[in-house]
Amino acid sequence: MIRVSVVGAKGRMGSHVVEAVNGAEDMQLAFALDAGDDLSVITPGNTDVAVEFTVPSATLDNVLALIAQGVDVVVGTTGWTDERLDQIGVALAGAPRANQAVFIAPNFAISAVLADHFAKLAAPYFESAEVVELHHPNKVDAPSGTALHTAQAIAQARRDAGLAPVPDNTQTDGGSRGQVVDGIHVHAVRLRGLNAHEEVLMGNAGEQLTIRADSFDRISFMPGVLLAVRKLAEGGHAGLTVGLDRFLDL
Ligand SMILES: NC(=O)C1=CN([C@@H]2O[C@H](COP(=O)(O)OP(=O)(O)OC[C@H]3O[C@@H](n4cnc5c(N)ncnc54)[C@H](O)[C@@H]3O)[C@@H](O)[C@H]2O)C=CC1
Ligand SMILES: O=C(O)C1=N[C@H](C(=O)O)C[C@H](O)C1
Repeated sequence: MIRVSVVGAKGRMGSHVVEAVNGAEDMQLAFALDAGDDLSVITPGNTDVAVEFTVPSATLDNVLALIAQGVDVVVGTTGWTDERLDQIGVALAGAPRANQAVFIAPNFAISAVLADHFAKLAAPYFESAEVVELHHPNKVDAPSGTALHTAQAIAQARRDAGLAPVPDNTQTDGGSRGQVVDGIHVHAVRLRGLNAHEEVLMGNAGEQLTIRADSFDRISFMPGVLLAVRKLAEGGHAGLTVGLDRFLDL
């Protein structure tokens, strides 16, 4: 049995993870902790993998604490910059257990992971590209971690292909053109009734490609979370891994 502890267990995602772990035949819930609880109870003696779904302002400290306690971590929380990822790399290099692993995924839904992959494939063939993410209004961060990841991937694919910057003759902008991430405009919509959605728009003269992923329910993230837990528990993924595509045969 894989012993799993959940951090952020009372949240929208964490509570689904607790349910998914309890429903998995090869897993057993160790601790279900939330804000104010003492994370130091989570140790390799009781936990094989900790799953962290909290808030962007707390996740770095939580993951660093879990690494220092010798525990492997699957992270779904957003807010990861290159600098923060570097801190995880440094902490893992000095971790107490050999081959310790941290896995971070901007999105665990297969639809979103494939949308991101298709966007990377398509990016070199289009002059224009923009990303629109649409979420429930309780979300605290904008743009979404997934949209940031997608925009960065598109930008990298365009650079690799030697494309010029996206065409844009905007002369005045009060903010309507969105956040520019690595040269790619990213727009965030917050609307009651939505859950998690992303649209990648790409255009050439006379044509458009739209790639869209919709997570209508948080259960869509659970197979990806359980896959990541199993991958870390089986070993062979020491260090920091980012993105569920790394565990899929894409
Ligand atoms: N990677 C993915 O596939 C997905 C990622 N997310 C991300 O996961 C994160 C959580 O999202 P939700 O569950 O919707 O948020 P939420 O606000 O419903 O839940 C967060 C939980 O973390 C707890 N918390 C806050 N600070 C804490 C701390 N220091 N230690 C332990 N627990 C703490 C809160 O009390 C709350 O129960 C967000 O960053 C969101 O963007 C959400 C959906 C899918
Ligand atoms: O807060 C959410 O809900 C989600 N957060 C993640 C993100 O910011 O990309 C993943 C998904 O979009 C749902």
